[in-house]
Amino acid sequence: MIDANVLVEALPYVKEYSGQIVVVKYGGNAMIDEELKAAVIKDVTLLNLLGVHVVLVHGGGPEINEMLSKTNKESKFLNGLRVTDDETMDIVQMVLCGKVNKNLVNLLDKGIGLSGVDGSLFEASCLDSKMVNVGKIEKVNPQIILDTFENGYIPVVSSVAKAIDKLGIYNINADLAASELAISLHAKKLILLTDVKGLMKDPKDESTLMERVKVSQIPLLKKEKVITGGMIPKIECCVKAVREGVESVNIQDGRVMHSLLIELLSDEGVGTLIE
Ligand SMILES: Nc1ncnc2c1ncn2[C@@H]1O[C@H](COP(=O)(O)OP(=O)(O)O)[C@@H](O)[C@H]1O
Ligand SMILES: CC(=O)N[C@@H](CCC(=O)OP(=O)(O)O)C(=O)O
Repeated sequence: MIDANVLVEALPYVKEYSGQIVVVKYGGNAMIDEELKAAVIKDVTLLNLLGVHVVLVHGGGPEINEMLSKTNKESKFLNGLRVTDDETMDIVQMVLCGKVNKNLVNLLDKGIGLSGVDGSLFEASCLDSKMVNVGKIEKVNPQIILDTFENGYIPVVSSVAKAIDKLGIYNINADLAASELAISLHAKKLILLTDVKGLMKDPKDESTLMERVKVSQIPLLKKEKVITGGMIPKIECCVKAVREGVESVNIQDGRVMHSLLIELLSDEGVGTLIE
């Protein structure tokens, strides 16, 4: 029997989010389980039907690692970002813009796949001379996303960018791409779906989840090495999004069934709210 209270509880949230933009970053590690992936797709479809403009920015780190190992190449990371030589860049582009993007689009009825290169969505320059094919987003041209909303589509975006300081394409961390997109679209909310409960004081102990974290607390958490690895770019992009006007930024567990609906349409908060 359906609990009607769930629907009644959702009503004010539907009113709040209908017509608003929500950017969801769907991390590669949270994408591995097919049943969970199907639940995320259902959530996005339902939100779209309720009039919420959802953009799905996907990762694909584990799939890139897998393809690199098939070609006997090692995966190397510096501060959570992939060291991307020319051969790795080819694989990043093939995996992100090809396999991962199209597999997600295929699961949606009204999905449209875009890479950061399409419509010059992301323009980037080199992040660092030691990180040759890793880009820093200099400009976002969000018109292509607004056009897809206009036509009722759900944009599914892969995190590569058009190079503006050379010929070619840059590899962009998907958290950073999602955050820049949320800022440029004046999104109401940015949600980062990952494979942990949220930001934890001790990453090995879920009971140490920090439900709310202020931007001013972050430097100390970094200094104390509470934040490491893939969490570094994730937190950096949250801080930037909060500072640049995204109303609400959340890191939450993509392994929990329907965590998007719970966060957006219920009184229950999940994960870590960065404020
Ligand atoms: N303080 C922390 N709290 C939670 N996770 C952390 C923390 N510090 C580092 N991490 C690591 O960050 C990872 C999430 O980043 P990442 O693997 O890049 O995820 P995604 O693929 O979703 O972008 C977690 O799996 C965890 O190993
Ligand atoms: C520069 C950089 O690190 N790019 C990432 C892009 C994919 C990504 O961010 O995927 P996840 O969200 O699954 O980690 C990479 O090559 O792995």
